[in-house]
Amino acid sequence: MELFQYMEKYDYEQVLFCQDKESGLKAIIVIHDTTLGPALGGTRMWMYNSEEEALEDALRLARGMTYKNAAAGLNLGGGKTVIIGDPRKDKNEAMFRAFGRFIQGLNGRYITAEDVGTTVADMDIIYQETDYVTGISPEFGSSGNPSPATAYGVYRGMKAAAKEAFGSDSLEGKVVAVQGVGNVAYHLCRHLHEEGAKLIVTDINKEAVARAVEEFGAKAVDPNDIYGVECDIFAPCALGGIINDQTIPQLKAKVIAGSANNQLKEPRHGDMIHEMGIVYAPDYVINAGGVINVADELYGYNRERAMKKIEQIYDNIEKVFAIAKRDNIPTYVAADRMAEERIETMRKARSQFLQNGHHILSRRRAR
Ligand SMILES: NC(=O)C1=CN([C@@H]2O[C@H](COP(=O)(O)OP(=O)(O)OC[C@H]3O[C@@H](n4cnc5c(N)ncnc54)[C@H](O)[C@@H]3O)[C@@H](O)[C@H]2O)C=CC1
Ligand SMILES: CC(C)CC(=O)C(=O)O
Repeated sequence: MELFQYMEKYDYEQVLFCQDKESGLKAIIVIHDTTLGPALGGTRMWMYNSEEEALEDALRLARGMTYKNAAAGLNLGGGKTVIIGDPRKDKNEAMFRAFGRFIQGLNGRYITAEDVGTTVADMDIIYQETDYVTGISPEFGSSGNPSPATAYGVYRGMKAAAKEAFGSDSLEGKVVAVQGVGNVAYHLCRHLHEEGAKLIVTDINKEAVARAVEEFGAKAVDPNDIYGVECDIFAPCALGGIINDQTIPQLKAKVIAGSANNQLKEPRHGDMIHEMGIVYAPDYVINAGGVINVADELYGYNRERAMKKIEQIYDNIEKVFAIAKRDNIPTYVAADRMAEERIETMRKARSQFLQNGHHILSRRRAR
């Protein structure tokens, strides 16, 4: 990949490669856009096959956070980190302390949180080195694990998508096929089960599947079979790129609504499902519950306030469908339009010079 060429194409601000030999830290922090505020996005730890693959993931995820935060109405820009390594074997305290110091060095341009492979305990270690971390333990007055909040937002967004596809937002009796029953999807399944939906689940982790079968009466299928099962709604809740040339022809669902980031392998796959009449709830709009929850920590965490904003994911998804209809475009394009419009409006609103206390002039006056 020609990195600068790619950065220019999608207008990335900064890419930081972080290395600490003692702890084994190899991290890539990407700050995509800070027009709306500091970049907030989680840290993913994953066993990438190559550094190129890790960089590509970090770049895509960071840009997704710019759109997610903008569409959710947050005054935050987009960024993300990937740490290269096996989260089950390669973690140590020194690694997250070293990582925290790199974040501190960015002086507030980037704020982190959990993502796949990192936990509240990891965030608590980072917190020992920097304030620029969220999703830390409730003991520190913070919001803790963002997954239940993400799940609730996905549940709300799924109801809005069901209303669009079936004329009613009730999920009672609807068959929902859930790919990956990890942190987010476990809580999503609980909401769906409580409303009377029927669940079909899969995961590469057998224990996760067994828990969903036992607690929610879910039917289990093999990971490769989830795309083609007879269902009303497909909920991708594992990793990205799963809406692609191989999986689209298998789909029987009328709705796609799940938590995974970057569900479309390429934009053209969004066009393909649109042409098939599938109602797609764009990933970064429906899965914003977690970031809305952790972002509330920046004001002094208030769960009630955060949940109120997460409820609105229902309205945000409806807004996307309305733009898609108005402009006769697929929903993924409508979501981008909604986010880009907000960023551009705010860029203009914030264009006048404002003395901010860190400016050279304020220091001169203080002398
Ligand atoms: N945790 C959060 O608050 C948020 C998560 N997301 C996204 O939602 C997705 C899930 O996140 P978490 O639940 O936190 O992660 P997780 O790691 O707890 O769960 C993912 C599950 O997917 C399973 N899985 C992986 N590959 C699979 C495959 N090929 N087939 C079937 N199952 C597979 C894993 O075994 C795991 O149980 C990720 O894409 C993440 O980026 C997005 C926004 C917030
Ligand atoms: C997990 C969230 C707190 C932030 C994030 O990285 C995301 O929404 O993907």
